Amino acid sequence: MEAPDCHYQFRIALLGDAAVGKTSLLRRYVAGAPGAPEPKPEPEPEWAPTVGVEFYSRKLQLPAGPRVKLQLWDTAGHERFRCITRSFYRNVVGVLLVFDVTNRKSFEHICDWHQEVMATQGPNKVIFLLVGHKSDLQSTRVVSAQEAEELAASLGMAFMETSAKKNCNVDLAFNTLADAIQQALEQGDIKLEEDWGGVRLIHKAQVPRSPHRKQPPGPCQC
Ligand SMILES: Nc1nc2c(ncn2[C@@H]2O[C@H](COP(=O)(O)OP(=O)(O)OP(=O)(O)O)[C@@H](O)[C@H]2O)c(=O)[nH]1
Repeated sequence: MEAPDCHYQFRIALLGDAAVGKTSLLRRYVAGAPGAPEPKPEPEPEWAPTVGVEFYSRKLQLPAGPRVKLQLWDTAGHERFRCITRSFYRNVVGVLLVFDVTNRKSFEHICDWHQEVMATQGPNKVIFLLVGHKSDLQSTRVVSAQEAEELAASLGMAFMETSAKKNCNVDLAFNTLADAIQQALEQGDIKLEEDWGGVRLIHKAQVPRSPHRKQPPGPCQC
């Protein structure tokens, strides 16, 4: 659906191992949009793995000025869907690389996920954010914020911890990534291309600009 009140559309994908919480994070973010229906209290949901790729969207007013539509792609973490999900990487401008702070393997696989995207990347830059999810599970945590921060720094991206369960840092994670994409666009590191769906110009009116903001802190702020 077009969004004539938005200046740009940014395509963002969530990648990471199966069951790290990508769908839950995304649904929490979309449910938190202004005007979205109040979520009903629900019993703990059964885990239903994503099949292939599912699509969501949310509009966002960036502090830097423009209003953007985020087209959000929730990808299946399971290996058997990899040939489907891989075909989507080339057309994204932003990626949330998600691991579960209670699952070391999911953290160790982050470099593989990053490599997957880099291997299929076109001429345009992709902006990444490393996300340590399920930060509510402090007693069973096996990955520290410090080692995740070190990994993020070595891969040239920011790091943040989130919890869909406690609604902690969920908006902040998506908004930080969208902000970073906007900055890269403004600085010319990302360019609009006819044959690339990562960023689309929707509304040609003058796009507002404003000074840049500081990088957010990594650990959970809740
Ligand atoms: N404690 C806790 N559990 C969570 C959180 N987010 C998700 N979960 C649980 O983790 C399990 C997997 O969540 P999903 O969102 O389906 O995971 P996914 O990464 O989308 O899985 P795939 O679709 O298979 O790739 C479910 O049982 C969720 O209830 C969280 O913030 N805290």
